[in-house]
Amino acid sequence: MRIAVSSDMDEPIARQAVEELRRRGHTVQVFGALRDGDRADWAWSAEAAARAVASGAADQAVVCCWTGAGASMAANKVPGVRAALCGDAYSARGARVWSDANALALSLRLLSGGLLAEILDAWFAAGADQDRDAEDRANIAHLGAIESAPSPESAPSAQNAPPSENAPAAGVSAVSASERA
Ligand SMILES: O=C(CO)[C@H](O)[C@H](O)COP(=O)(O)O
Repeated sequence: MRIAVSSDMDEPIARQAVEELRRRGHTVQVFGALRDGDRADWAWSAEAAARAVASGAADQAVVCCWTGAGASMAANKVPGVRAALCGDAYSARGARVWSDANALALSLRLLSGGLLAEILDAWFAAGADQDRDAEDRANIAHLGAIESAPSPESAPSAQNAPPSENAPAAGVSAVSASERA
């Protein structure tokens, strides 16, 4: 696979992630602090790796920052990217199988070499739709609907949504703000 890897810090564990991926036979493209001349900050570096996925230049991304939180947020702002912050192998497998994640966000602070290897093993061992049930598929499809819907009302699934507490019950007309006043 072609993997885009970003980090906001040039930490040994980020370099180790690149080496682990190469050792597993992946082609790695680096961004941020791992590449001369790139803006390293987490919002920019994770965005760059995520855009490589969105454009089709990479199959998946691994985005790193100290906590992993900012990098995952930035990656998730790029349409088509589903980034999951994973701190263990179970979460990594679940993110791939149940949520069809295409970007792995990692915390540089938390990772040891051993944990990194476990997470990558689980991430890449998980078949894309192995063990994915109809509910998972519906959830994954809804991610796309959320991304493409300009408003909640226009989301394809809005009609099937359970009524919210504030919504009028069926057959009861809504009371306008002026009527309440
Ligand atoms: O974990 C992070 C964001 O989620 C960053 O790595 C952390 O905040 C450090 O960033 P900076 O050096 O820009 O303050």
